[in-house]
Amino acid sequence: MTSTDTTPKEENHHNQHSTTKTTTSAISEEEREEELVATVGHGSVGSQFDLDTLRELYIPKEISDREINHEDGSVTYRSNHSYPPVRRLRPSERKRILVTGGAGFVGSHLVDRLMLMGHEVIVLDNFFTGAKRNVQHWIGHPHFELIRHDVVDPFMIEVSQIYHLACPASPPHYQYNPTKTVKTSVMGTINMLGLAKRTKARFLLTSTSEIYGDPEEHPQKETYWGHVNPIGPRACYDEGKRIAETLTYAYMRQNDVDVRVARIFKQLLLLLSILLIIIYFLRLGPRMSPADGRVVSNFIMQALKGEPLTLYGDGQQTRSFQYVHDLVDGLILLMNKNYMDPVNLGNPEEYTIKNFADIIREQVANSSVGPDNVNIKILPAAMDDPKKRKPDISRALKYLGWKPRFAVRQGLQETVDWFKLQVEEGLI
Ligand SMILES: O=C(O)[C@H]1O[C@H](OP(=O)(O)OP(=O)(O)OC[C@H]2O[C@@H](n3ccc(=O)[nH]c3=O)[C@H](O)[C@@H]2O)[C@H](O)[C@@H](O)[C@@H]1O
Repeated sequence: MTSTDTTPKEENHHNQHSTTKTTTSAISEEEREEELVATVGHGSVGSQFDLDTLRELYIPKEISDREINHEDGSVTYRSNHSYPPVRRLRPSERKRILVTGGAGFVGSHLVDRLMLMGHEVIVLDNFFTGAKRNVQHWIGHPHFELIRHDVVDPFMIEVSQIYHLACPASPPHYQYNPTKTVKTSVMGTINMLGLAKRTKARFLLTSTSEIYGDPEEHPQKETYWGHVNPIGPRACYDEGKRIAETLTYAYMRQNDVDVRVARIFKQLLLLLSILLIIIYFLRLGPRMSPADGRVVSNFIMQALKGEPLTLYGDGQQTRSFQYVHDLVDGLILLMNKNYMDPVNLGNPEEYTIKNFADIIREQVANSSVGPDNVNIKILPAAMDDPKKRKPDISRALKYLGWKPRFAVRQGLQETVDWFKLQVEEGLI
């Protein structure tokens, strides 16, 4: 279980020059001895599985659907003749579930779980930051549909649950076309809430820790109203998600829509958003995009390539990282429990970005593919960069019975393993 100490895990060494060396002092013995998590999910909502079952979907023991020819640089894709086994649910138990942004990093892990649970899943994605590869193992399955669609345009379907994830979430992606980001949050959320209203579907909005802005309260509770610069470069996303929350509760009050709101802190793990990555309060995990631009994917890709890690500012800003499987557990619990106020989903284990860089350097150095040592390059701090972020998760614990199970190190190790696989296959 991850610790919930109140102080950031500062590095012990004092070298603050533009290049520093990894030392083992950043990692405590306690962290080294943390037990590895082997199962995910919660029996109360039927989402429990062995981690190995999920891993097989993103770090398969044997790659059977494609063959790389390293001599001529070609790749041969083969069609799958069988699909991962899914639970058999009675028709009365099986739900039709819409996941917008279901080909993205978080969305595709959510789709994996809902499919394994035996539900019917319809994914809407415009593939701006998502990728077909993230869900390719389900294409053709009788319970699965993948639709290229931008949520800015209306969409009609009969479903009983809507997980609304669609929106670019990394600063380079959401700042690339800020007006489109605002439209996605506003029009996309109106369209999906309208659908929920017409079909009486339960609607879950994935909001973000970013609605707290550069917080003056620490850690952040759901009752905190935030500290956002409404005209800064991050406003298109922060204010977009704030209005998405406003719309969600307006539809609840005015139209009786049954709503849920998750405020997600970074995730880690794997996604094939081709190659995208994520974080814990920041999400971490397989299938993060290598081009995601956020700290997890940047640092891992840089370390694997032997390039210096780009540290913005003095590295003393903090973030909290959750593994994507913990996040998916929380989303499914929230959807299926009877709690309508916003809920933070994040890992309260807080790291300075400098300390996080050191952990990644060590994990890549131990991974046998990366170089033994990489340097750190200090760049100017990003504008409006929040100085601290750490979720107060007492509400999630009290109303959902949820808290993160994965230590950051295990999530990061899986993420590094996934990136290695992509590098070995020549995909990034
Ligand atoms: O993943 C998340 O939960 C959040 O990540 C981002 O917010 P932010 O925390 O600023 O994401 P990063 O770009 O990953 O930055 C984290 C910290 O690392 C630093 N950083 C980032 C990238 C890099 O190469 N070097 C570096 O030092 C940034 O300056 C910042 O202090 C997004 O804006 C949110 O949508 C999202 O919810």
